[in-house]
Amino acid sequence: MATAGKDLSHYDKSKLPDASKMRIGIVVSEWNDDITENLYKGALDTLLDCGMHKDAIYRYDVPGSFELIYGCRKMQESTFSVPGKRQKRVLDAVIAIGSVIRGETAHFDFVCQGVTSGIKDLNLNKTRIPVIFCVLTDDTHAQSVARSGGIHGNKGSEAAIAAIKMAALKAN
Ligand SMILES: Nc1c(NC[C@H](O)[C@H](O)[C@H](O)CO)[nH]c(=O)[nH]c1=O
Ligand SMILES: CC(=O)[C@@H](O)COP(=O)(O)O
Repeated sequence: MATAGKDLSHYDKSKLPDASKMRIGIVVSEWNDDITENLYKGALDTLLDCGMHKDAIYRYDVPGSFELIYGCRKMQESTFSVPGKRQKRVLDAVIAIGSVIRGETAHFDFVCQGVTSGIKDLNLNKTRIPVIFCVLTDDTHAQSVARSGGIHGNKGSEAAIAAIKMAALKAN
């Protein structure tokens, strides 16, 4: 099923792992920030709705989607303070948020391929911290709007659910 016909924002909290003690990082690209800020809001609202503590959700900003690779690796390799705990701890999952929209040249293809490959590699490194791919790769701005809180829901919410599930898998 393509995105069309699927609500990216739909989830059933009763079927999710307990997220109340999870720590999740979100790296947000500044390119197309009208889209990426909506994706971030969707992810943040969903994580909070699923019981996460707001102080256990951490954010980095990067210039563009290609820099998501570096920003997510920095998240994987960093420790963060945790509510109610004295020692800092690593994250349970990272979400990479970006919006790539096709222009006149082949640059779209190289950015999309590069960030996809880079994030794939981050899921294979020694940190063993999952990185969720929340990067829209659209032909038009209208497609991006539809997937960041529009008629197809919010991919940020979908990514938050994936992060919770993968964080639980990491803990097993
Ligand atoms: N055209 C888009 C870009 N391009 C910028 C690259 O991501 C990168 O920041 C630059 O090449 C410097 O390394 N980035 C997006 O996220 N979205 C685009 O549509
Ligand atoms: C995804 C891109 O890099 C693209 O938006 C840049 O536009 P252009 O190909 O017209 O330079």
